[in-house]
Amino acid sequence: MAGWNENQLRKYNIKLEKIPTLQYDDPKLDSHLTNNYPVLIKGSKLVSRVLKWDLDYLKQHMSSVCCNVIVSKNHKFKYYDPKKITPNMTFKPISRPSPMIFSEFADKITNWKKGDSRLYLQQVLNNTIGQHVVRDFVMFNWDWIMSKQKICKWGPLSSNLILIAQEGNVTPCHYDEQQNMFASIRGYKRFILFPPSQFECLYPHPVHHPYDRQSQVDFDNPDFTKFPKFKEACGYEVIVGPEDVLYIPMYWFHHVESLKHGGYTVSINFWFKAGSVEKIEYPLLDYQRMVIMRNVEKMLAEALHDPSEVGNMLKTIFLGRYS
Ligand SMILES: C[C@@H](CC(=O)O)C(=O)C(=O)O
Ligand SMILES: [Zn+2]
Repeated sequence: MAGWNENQLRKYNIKLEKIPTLQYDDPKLDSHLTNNYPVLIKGSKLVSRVLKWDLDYLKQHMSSVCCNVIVSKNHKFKYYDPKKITPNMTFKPISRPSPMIFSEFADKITNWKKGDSRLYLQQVLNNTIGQHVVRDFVMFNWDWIMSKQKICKWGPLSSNLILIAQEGNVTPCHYDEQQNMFASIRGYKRFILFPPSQFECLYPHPVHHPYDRQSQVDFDNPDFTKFPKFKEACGYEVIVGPEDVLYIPMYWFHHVESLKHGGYTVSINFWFKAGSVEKIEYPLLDYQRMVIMRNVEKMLAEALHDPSEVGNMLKTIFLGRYS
């Protein structure tokens, strides 16, 4: 009996396929990872030694630690890069950072009432979070995950984020430029992933926009006039439960929700830098085409010294010549 049911999932009108599930020692696993294909991995015991990381335990061992908490007026926590907000830009995000000490965060979500702002703790695991949590951190199954890092020739581990979400919280559709092994400790999260080849259906914001890497499409109320190809998007769905590990390949779009009525969720991600590509092979891989498009946008914004001119120049290049 799974610890969740279908009516805990938010309703979207998106075609959905399933993501394969494999045991951590299945010989087929490595080919999924090395081919940048998502897979749900069971039995790795990657974070089994920290299943005790619930609010009470963490309150006990990091109550006065100041954590990065995001506050949102609705259920969506759309990430933005504050460094990309320019003075003459009117940018009014729905969610914003509101650092607070852990005990305050724990109390707020414990006493949360409908209508209150929602909270999402997203804290980089480093040695500022107290020696207990650091001591637990060393008990992750590092041998296993480092063996995968080696087989896949990923770059170094760049960071672990501890994520504590209220039930129903959503991280809207976006992509990251790093490989991600995402581990669940408590509760259930639903992922909807889209391959880089569906870039045209998901309309990410321009690279120089604060919402860089985030899809412009509001899954709760898609604007099919502005984003007509979203109708063709086909997602890959998976529910990640305690001790599961989901491999999210870099440049794959993902929408993530903590199941409704499922209580708060605790997760840890393992972000690895992309490995160096020895030799570019043709035809290009879909994620490599995204990297090229990002570089074109960056180069044009740089050369024109005005990101708002990038669209016009691309239109001039394209219309009547490549169309
Ligand atoms: C923050 C996380 C999504 C979530 O768990 O809400 C994510 O996007 C990632 O690990 O790349
Ligand atoms: Zn992400």
